[in-house]
Amino acid sequence: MTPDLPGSRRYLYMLCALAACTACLVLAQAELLAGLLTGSVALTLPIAALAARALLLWVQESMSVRFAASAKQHLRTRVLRSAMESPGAQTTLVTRGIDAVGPYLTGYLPQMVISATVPLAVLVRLFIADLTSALIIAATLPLIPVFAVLVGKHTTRQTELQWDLLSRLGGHFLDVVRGMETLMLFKRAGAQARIVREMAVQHADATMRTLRIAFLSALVLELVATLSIALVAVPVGLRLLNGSVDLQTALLVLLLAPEAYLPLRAAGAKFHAAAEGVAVLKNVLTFKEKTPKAVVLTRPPDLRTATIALEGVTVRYPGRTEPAVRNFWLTVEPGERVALIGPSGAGKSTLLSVVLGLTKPTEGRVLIGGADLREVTGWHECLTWVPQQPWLMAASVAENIRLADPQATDVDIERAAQAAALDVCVDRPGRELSSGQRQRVALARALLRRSAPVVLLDEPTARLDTRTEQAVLTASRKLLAGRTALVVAHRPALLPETDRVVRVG
Ligand SMILES: Nc1ncnc2c1ncn2[C@@H]1O[C@H](COP(=O)(O)OP(=O)(O)OP(=O)(O)O)[C@@H](O)[C@H]1O
Repeated sequence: MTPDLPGSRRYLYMLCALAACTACLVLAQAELLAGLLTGSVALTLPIAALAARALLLWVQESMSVRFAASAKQHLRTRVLRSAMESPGAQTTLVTRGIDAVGPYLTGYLPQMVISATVPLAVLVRLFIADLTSALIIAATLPLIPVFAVLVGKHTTRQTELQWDLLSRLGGHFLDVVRGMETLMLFKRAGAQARIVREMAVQHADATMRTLRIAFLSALVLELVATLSIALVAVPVGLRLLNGSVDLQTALLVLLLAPEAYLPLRAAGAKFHAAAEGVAVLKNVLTFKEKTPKAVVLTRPPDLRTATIALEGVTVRYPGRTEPAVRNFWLTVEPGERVALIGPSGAGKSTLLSVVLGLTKPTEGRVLIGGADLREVTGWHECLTWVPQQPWLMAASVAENIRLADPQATDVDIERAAQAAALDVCVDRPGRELSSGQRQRVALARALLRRSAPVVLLDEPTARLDTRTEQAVLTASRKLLAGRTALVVAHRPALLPETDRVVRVG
């Protein structure tokens, strides 16, 4: 199973060619060793055959390692581009999961190709040399794959369970770490630690079960192979004693018989190391890669004359049955300031995020002067945005404001901070600010971007006392003047600054 991995076809052809060479060398080595022991061949030839086998093995291993590295890179990209609901499970899959594919591609797969070639070549040679031994091997050889398949089916189920447990553990652990502060606040951290411990124990149990099966199966395969070789060796020895077979043939049979069983035994052993990789590959195969459509990107039109239109926009967040926004229509004329109002959770912030291009509508589209937003490049240069929960980097307030305009001077920054009613020293670390102050940092950033013709404001007067609200209103008025704007407003204070009120939800 090499699911449309780049270069997989070539890799398989190369493996087949190498397996054919290995089969020839196995036969040659046995013939030459038998010849050496009967005194008809010089020592150098068997040594040359052994060296050639070692060289083939080296070529195959280095080729496998190279292929596995590029395949893992491809799989990682595929997983990262797919839409997985749990980031924790995605992280486990991208790291530990994809690494487990290595033993499958470098060990099990090449061994399977050798198992399909070498035993066949050995059997054909033995049919020519000694029919009785060939018949015994032909009768006992299928026992190894039969036992391997029986045990393998059980292993596959166990490994899939083990993998499922590991990825659930990874996802849950990440969620717990993210919510640690809240969990500690509600004194639920201990309970979560217990759950994580229980999941880890379940995973450890599943791993031990898989290992137990691996050891048992290795024992069964060894036993079958050893008994089968004994079934060939004992009659050959007796026939050699009574003279019905010559020494050269007897030695050839004794040297070739283990070679017939060895590849299948090795494949059985490698199957267990590769089982986790197979489970991961099956998992990755179910992913739908979000392949971007090839689109011709256009620059945004002149927003002094272009409208912004939301046409039948519906947004469904992953894992949610109810849409956050359903079939929303709105046209914002150039220079128009529209207020979005509605109950909490109606989807106002989601709509701003759709206009920003950060959230893709599940249905419907956003048109900028008639051009689909998905085909517009450089849209963010036309925007200035005050989000509900602004992100501040670990730097001073001044540096955080400067993000909006890297060329801004210290005076510009001071002015923007004052205009946004930000009454803190701009040298203070941004991380120390309250949520109301953070929002005013975002407002200061927006004020600094004087050239952006479109403004998106999300609750700029939330979390403020009356005096600061008045100062922020003045700043917002400055910001909105002469620009197209979408303003999310819970409180009526900002409504007089807008031209039209649209109810959401
Ligand atoms: N990232 C997300 N994943 C899943 N659901 C989300 C996500 N963001 C928002 N939602 C859900 O979408 C719905 C709309 O949320 P949104 O924040 O857009 O509403 P809102 O009108 O801005 O609310 P508020 O006035 O309280 O800020 C809510 O039910 C919310 O739980």
